[in-house]
Amino acid sequence: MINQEQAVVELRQVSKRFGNYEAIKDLNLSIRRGEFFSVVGPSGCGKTTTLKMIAGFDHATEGAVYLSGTSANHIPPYKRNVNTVFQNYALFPHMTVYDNVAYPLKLRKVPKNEIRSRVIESLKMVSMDPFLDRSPNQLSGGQKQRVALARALISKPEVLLLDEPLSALDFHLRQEMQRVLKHLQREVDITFVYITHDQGEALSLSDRIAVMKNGVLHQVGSPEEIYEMPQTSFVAGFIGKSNLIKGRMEGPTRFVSDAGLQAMTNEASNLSGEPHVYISVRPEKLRTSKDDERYVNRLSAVFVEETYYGADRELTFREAGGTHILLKQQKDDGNVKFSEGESVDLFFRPEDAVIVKEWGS
Ligand SMILES: Nc1ncnc2c1ncn2[C@@H]1O[C@H](COP(=O)(O)OP(=O)(O)OP(=O)(O)O)[C@@H](O)[C@H]1O
Repeated sequence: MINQEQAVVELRQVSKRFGNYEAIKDLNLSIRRGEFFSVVGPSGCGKTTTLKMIAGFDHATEGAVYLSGTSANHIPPYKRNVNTVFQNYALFPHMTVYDNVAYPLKLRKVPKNEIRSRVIESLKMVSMDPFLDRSPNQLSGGQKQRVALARALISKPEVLLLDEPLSALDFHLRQEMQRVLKHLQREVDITFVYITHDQGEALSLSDRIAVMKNGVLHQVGSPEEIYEMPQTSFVAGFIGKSNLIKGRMEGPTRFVSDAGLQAMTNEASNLSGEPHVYISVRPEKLRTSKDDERYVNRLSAVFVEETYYGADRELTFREAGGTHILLKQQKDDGNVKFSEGESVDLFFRPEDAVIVKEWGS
């Protein structure tokens, strides 16, 4: 259960420099108890560095990390109530599954009987109890990751940090493990901080997502908020696909693109004074004819090509400014065929034109 009030992990004005290089810039994050929180962004954006500072393997150059309200800057990793699951499993190869999972409890000198029942309980949670006596090299990648999860959870940490735990797995196994993780997180009610560069994974697993680029936090929000209301052009382009049209605001809801497209946006924007903004329109929000009278925005474009994806198809157009515009249609959505070079009017509603800052494009 997510506790809205209490931050279990908090980063306050955290910066991290490696020599002259600033890997994290003035990062503020507040992660609630019990939530599945993902940090997503392209390679090198600072995801692992953030995780290491929470775990205590690395330290902030400026600012502080708080765990359950207490500054953790001087608390060593082994004294933090935080465990980490890595991409490469990190199981002990010479120990059985049972001994691997029992290891953290043996270190703490927990009585033998209790160890046995807790190991079985942990392995059951990840459906690995039939594999007690196997050694790690007799397990598949997905099975190893399940054992690693059982081992990380057995000492009941407050926070489980997961650093791209599924990235070594193939597509189908990855999907299966996503279901396991989501289910497990609800069952154990432990805060998960999940790092991934896969935006689809972050959208499907998380209660909230932080999107980062070049050490800068661009947005934090629920998957719906991040997808439906991206705040920067980078977020709009990185989370799902988006048509970004550059221009300026000429009033709170009146956008004019550099190529002269005029569009109504229905949100009261605080960017009306900005000389440069984008509107972001998702490909599935565009129509080749007006569905109803709300489709007041018209974008004239030229058809380029169609790409078939099975359940849906993607049509590419080019607008007057030369920007490629993607339009996504469900397979049976009255699919009209266009010929290359044909002029087509595309329509969208004001509420589907989200004003975003140019920042980080
Ligand atoms: N020990 C270090 N010394 C110098 N630079 C470092 C060090 N660790 C990380 N960096 C740099 O800091 C930046 C952020 O690295 P980090 O590993 O946090 O990125 P990431 O988002 O986790 O990337 P990836 O998805 O590729 O793992 C990168 O530019 C990286 O080269």
